[in-house]
Amino acid sequence: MSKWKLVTEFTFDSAHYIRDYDGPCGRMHGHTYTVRLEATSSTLHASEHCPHPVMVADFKSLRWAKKDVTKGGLDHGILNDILPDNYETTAEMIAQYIYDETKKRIPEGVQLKVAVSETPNSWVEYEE
Ligand SMILES: Nc1nc2c(c(=O)[nH]1)N=C([C@H](O)[C@H](O)COP(=O)(O)OP(=O)(O)OP(=O)(O)O)CN2
Ligand SMILES: [Zn+2]
Repeated sequence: MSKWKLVTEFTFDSAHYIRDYDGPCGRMHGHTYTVRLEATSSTLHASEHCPHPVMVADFKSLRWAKKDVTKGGLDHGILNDILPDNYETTAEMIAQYIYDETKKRIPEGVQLKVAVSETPNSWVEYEE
């Protein structure tokens, strides 16, 4: 079956510490996080901004996390304060949080994969 894969990448700058981490990562510090999202679908959909079924998902719905924290994103925030208690601020759980929140914003049936990097050397990928 033919399908489309959307790929979009963005960065956001935020502070965090890893709770009970015995080392520097347990102290408040910051990263420029890089996020890469892949959304795959064999059908196209309308969006909040476009009434015609011409998109896998609107890029705007995929890129919400790059917005300023005061506008509902993760930029220039303190992740420990933003993420609900069931998510820690490891790259693994930030990726899971972005996945869970993005799923709520895109059409049902679109397959999603989220990759998050804190530093140029290390990445994590999350998908279901
Ligand atoms: N599996 C994970 N391990 C670590 C995470 C994580 O999210 N998942 N996070 C951290 C810290 O947040 C930390 O900021 C990363 O620091 P560090 O590994 O020191 O990153 P560097 O690129 O600076 O590593 P160097 O080896 O010092 O160059 C830690 N672990
Ligand atoms: Zn860190």
